[in-house]
Amino acid sequence: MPPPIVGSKKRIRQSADSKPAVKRAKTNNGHKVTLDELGWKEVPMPDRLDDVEGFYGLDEIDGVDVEIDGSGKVEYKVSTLAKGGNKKEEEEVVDGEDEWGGIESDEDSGKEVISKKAQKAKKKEPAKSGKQQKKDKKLKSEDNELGGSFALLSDEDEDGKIPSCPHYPSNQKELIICRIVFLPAWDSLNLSLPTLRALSKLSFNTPTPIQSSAIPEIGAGHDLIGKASTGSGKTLAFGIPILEYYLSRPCKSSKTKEEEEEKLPMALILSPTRELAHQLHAHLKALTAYAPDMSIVLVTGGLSLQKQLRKLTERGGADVIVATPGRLWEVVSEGQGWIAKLRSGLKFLVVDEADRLLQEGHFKEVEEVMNLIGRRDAGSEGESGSEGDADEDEYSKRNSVKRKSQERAIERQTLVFSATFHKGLQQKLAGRGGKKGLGGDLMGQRESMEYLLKKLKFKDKAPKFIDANPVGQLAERLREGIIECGAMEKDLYLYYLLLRYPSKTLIFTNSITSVKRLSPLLANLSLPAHPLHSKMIQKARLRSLERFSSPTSPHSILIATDVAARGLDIQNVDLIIHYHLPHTADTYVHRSGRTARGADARGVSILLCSPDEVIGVRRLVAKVHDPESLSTARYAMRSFDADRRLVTRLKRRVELAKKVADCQVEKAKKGHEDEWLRVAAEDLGVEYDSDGFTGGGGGGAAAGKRGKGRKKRREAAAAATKAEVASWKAELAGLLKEKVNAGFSTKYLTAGNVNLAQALVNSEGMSASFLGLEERRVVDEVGG
Ligand SMILES: Nc1ncnc2c1ncn2[C@@H]1O[C@H](COP(=O)(O)OP(=O)(O)OP(=O)(O)O)[C@@H](O)[C@H]1O
Repeated sequence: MPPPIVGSKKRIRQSADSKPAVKRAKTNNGHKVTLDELGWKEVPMPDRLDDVEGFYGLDEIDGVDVEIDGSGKVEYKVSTLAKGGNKKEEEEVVDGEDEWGGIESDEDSGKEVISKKAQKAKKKEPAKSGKQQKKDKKLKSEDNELGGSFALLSDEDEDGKIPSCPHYPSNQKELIICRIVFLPAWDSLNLSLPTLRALSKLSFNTPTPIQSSAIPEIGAGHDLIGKASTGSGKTLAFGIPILEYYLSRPCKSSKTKEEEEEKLPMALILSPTRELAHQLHAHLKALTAYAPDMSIVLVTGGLSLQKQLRKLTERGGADVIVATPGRLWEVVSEGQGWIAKLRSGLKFLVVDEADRLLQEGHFKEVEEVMNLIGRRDAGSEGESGSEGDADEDEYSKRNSVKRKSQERAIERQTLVFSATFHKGLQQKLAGRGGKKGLGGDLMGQRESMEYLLKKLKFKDKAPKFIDANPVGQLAERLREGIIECGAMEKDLYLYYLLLRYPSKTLIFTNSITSVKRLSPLLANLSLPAHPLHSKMIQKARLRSLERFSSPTSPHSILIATDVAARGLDIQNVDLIIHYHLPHTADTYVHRSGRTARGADARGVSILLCSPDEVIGVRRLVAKVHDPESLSTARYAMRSFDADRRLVTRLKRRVELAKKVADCQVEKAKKGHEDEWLRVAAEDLGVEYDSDGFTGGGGGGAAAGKRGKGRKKRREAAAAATKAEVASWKAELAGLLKEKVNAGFSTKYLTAGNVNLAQALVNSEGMSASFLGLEERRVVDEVGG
């Protein structure tokens, strides 16, 4: 007879909340006993466990502490009353202590204590063998590594050995405990142990809505289009089914040598930017921490191609490839049978940030990659072009993959995810171009489906469409504001915001030129900002991101083009500043989505709006915020009235910093600028070479004037003498040493944090000048 399963169906509570329960249990004058001496009670079985192999019952016990000392020795401590059933403890449970107390560090004794509710597991046999008792004692705490949830779990299999197979196939006991005790919210998704362990380690106790909806559909083999707001966990919505599929395959140890040679990539994940690809890679690595044999390889530009090719073949080959389309194209162009491998092996093709990947410059590369890998439908050989065939033949000869893979006849699922689906996309791909500015609407469900069905080679006639946030794409706890200012005042207002509301801030501009200009400007104002744009070398890009993301720099600033708008998941970003009005509504959504990510996170997005951007801003408000939903008082974009007295006091600082920065930039350019701008404009698509964005159809003349102004400034900067620059620097240094009185007796701009979200909600003072309308009216006028 198989050994019985032990566990409990009670809900758990995180250890942070559990101190009182643990403390009380410890003061119960408990005494140490063996497991069999405890007063176990049988628990009626839920129906859902009927079909679990080897499982036939649960017992539970209250009023027991488990203590584990440093050497892993386990002791059970029980109050006298708890032995054989404990009425008093049960009453306490009813009074609100009905959840597990988790593991607490017992500071006095140096031991870990699992509270009474944690230890409810026991074998059903009346007496245990010595071996079994020994095994029970081996239950060890993984508190340090796994955040406390897996105290009852061990790495041993039923024979007390560490399983050689990373999939832990025989460890049903742990699996059941994981599912119903530690991560009950994930239970219905039927996940395997390594996945659950990773989720616990990440403290992801509950699936997000897109995860709950998408995982079963993907697991059932469907193609899927998933739309959910920024920061809502889309990566794991496809990452978990990929891991589950991997785990469902036979263990490596059971494969023959010949089969191991054949390892083919089972999933290809396409990302529009290198940074996002790096992040996806890291995210999936964390998810697959308990499937250590799973090889996930990053294939992005900016890093050594040879090194990446080597990684693709290390450890018997890649299981998952996370790639940007351009570098993937380079890889498949290298020969070495990659076309055949992808074509034969891929079970999943994931298109992350789909609307961006299928947009503009990217689509050609994606389309080429898709044509190459073709589609292998069940039972067929898939499509083949002449190039691919030649490649496949060569590869097949070497590894006899073709024959085997045909036998396997893998049916590939296509999974498409984004927070937005953009209407202008269709026009662009049809070769008609799109309007500049906010010409691109966000697509509805039907349009998105029609479009994607045309462009992607889905397996299913009707892929599943899941829209986890049908009302909006923006995170629920995002607060949005607009500051109206003159085009030439943007630097001033930017400085005001950064100084007044010190926080982790991401500034978006529409041009590389602006990133290059604003970085020294802010540095001169003692606010060093890390730059990020697509013309930086990859290492510098990653370094900027790393420094900005560092938890030890809570007020760090990143100044970036839209290369950082998509997908980047940086913890604790508080504030997004749109220095320029974004070109499209979906870019606004994605930029703003770099804050307020995750379940409880909050964040603020502020758009600096110059008079020539007003039309564009009005369009944006109408597109991003459904007028219907605004009538239900949902917070939308609000005119934010900066304290203009303070702004005025900061003016001289910004003037000086600008002059010095202009000289620095001019010096750095050394006459190469024209060529550089031409190349950048050609290469970058959205990253225009314009210092000021002309948004929404207005501003042509204004932009022209600014162009002249800029030219003058540059000429003046080029002509500035060393002595002049030195005197500006000295004056600025003096001003920066002074505190700026905020107009209240105790508040100084250089001191501490002010709650920007609250300031936005309370925004008062001077009314909006040229936007000239309350938020409701803006929407009524444009969208109504
Ligand atoms: N179930 C979960 N519980 C708690 N946090 C989660 C969960 N799933 C994912 N997260 C975290 O939420 C954050 C956002 O996840 P992710 O990057 O996948 O969002 P996204 O929907 O892809 O966002 P975007 O549209 O901006 O790319 C990440 O830090 C991730 O680790």
